Amino acid sequence: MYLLIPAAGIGKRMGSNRNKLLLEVRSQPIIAWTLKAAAAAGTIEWIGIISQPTDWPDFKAILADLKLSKPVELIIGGSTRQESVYNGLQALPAAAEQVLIHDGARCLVTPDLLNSCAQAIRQCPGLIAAVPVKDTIKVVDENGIIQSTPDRQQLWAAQTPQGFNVKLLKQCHAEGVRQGWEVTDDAALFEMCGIEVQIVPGEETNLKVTTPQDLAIAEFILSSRGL
Ligand SMILES: Nc1ccn([C@@H]2O[C@H](COP(=O)(O)OP(=O)(O)OP(=O)(O)O)[C@@H](O)[C@H]2O)c(=O)n1
Ligand SMILES: C[C@](O)(CO)[C@H](O)COP(=O)(O)O
Repeated sequence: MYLLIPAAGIGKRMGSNRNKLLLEVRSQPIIAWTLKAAAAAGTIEWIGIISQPTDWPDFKAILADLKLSKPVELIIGGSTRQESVYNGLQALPAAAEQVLIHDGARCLVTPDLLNSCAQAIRQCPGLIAAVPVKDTIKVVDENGIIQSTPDRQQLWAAQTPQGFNVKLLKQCHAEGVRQGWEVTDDAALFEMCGIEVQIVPGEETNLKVTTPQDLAIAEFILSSRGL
């Protein structure tokens, strides 16, 4: 299975003056934890790290330390996650029929979840890891007034990995460019193109490290795993 890791962000919500994936938890860069999980997932045979060239010296040093046994390519990221994934798709090996896309910021992903998504994507055109929502969710207007309360039974929090048929995802991304669609995950492009996306059970610990508070949570979870 081919894995694309979007890692080209700037971490605005982290308040960091550098790519948040270079920040350390449990004495290792966030991206290193993500890469270690990918390395330990037996189904992953190739890794593409979508990243800003300004970060490449740091990423190359991390890769040198990790000594991964799988091929790793650095791919130039874009100004949005959507653009970064678009670039990543163009750089996939020609042999890639399916792809997993996993946020570099989701450094607590387990190899088991990567493997289960890699196996499941062989049975469907698109899938995402997701967990049921625990809070009651409100739809709120621009004045902060609640407009509706969706049925919680139908609400899931999307995570990554997200998996796709490569040919279809390339078509959906191209349509997104043509239509000017702006999405925050790749599954949305499938949905907008009318292609079914399957939910795969995610993990409550599969946190996207986004704000400074998330660093402490990631530290705790890694520590609880004895890492
Ligand atoms: N232009 C971008 C923006 C984001 N990402 C990646 O997409 C993942 C999810 O994005 P997010 O958590 O929002 O990261 P940032 O965009 O860096 O955070 P912020 O929105 O706070 O700036 C991250 O691994 C990030 O590196 C990317 O590859 N290219
Ligand atoms: C892809 C994602 O992780 C699914 O929850 C999320 O949409 C990424 O959003 P971000 O704003 O790019 O972090």
